Amino acid sequence: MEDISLNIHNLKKKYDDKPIINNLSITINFNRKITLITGMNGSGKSTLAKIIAGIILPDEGTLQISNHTNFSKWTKRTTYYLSSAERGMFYKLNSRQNIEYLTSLKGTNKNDVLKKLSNYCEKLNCKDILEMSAEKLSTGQKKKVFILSALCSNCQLLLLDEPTNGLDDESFYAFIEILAKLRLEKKIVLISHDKRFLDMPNIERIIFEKNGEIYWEGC
Ligand SMILES: Nc1ncnc2c1ncn2[C@@H]1O[C@H](COP(=O)(O)OP(=O)(O)OP(=O)(O)O)[C@@H](O)[C@H]1O
Repeated sequence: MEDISLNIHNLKKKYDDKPIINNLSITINFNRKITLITGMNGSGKSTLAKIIAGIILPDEGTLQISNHTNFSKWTKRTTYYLSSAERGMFYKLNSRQNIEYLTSLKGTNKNDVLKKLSNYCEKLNCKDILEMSAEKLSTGQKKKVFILSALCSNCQLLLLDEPTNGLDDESFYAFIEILAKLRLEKKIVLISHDKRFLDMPNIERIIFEKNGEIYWEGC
């Protein structure tokens, strides 16, 4: 695994003249740990994740990944952003076809996806949803389709925004076990209010307060 760090320097973002991220500077040295971003509602966590993923642009500031000169090119190719408000699914296709489509957007080879898919489905106890048409899925089952797409993609950096909303307890702990292994292969940033993540070993925590200011870091 490539040893990289993410350097964010003097980042600023406003919406309608309201500062959301205010001069944020932080370095995330993944070091095979999972980065957990927690904090108040509206403090700017998803905004930061979208900036890292290249979905929105900051007003000011820079983002750099060590050894890569062109951050936006790097992030478009290697970052998978699982949005908390994920809705983009083709309801006439089944779950497997949706997963194949979503991972193809990141250039992941279909055979590589299928190899990983059955293993992750077994762990998340959801083999039965693969051939189900997406319009018949429950909320938690839909969430699993998005989680599976992130897990099966070939992306190096996974930005998982509230990935466990809607998961039952058993699936939550199965997901934690998957992440605990996956952190050795990929860089993982979790954005979550779920306090159960704090019991995970190998977690670095970043807490946001209002206006995107960090008041505590490390765990
Ligand atoms: N497209 C937008 N236009 C205007 N304001 C926005 C937009 N997106 C987010 N905001 C505002 O920016 C602030 C930060 O939103 P963001 O979604 O980053 O917060 P968050 O920390 O992820 O919150 P939560 O914990 O509730 O998910 C909020 O006040 C929100 O209303």
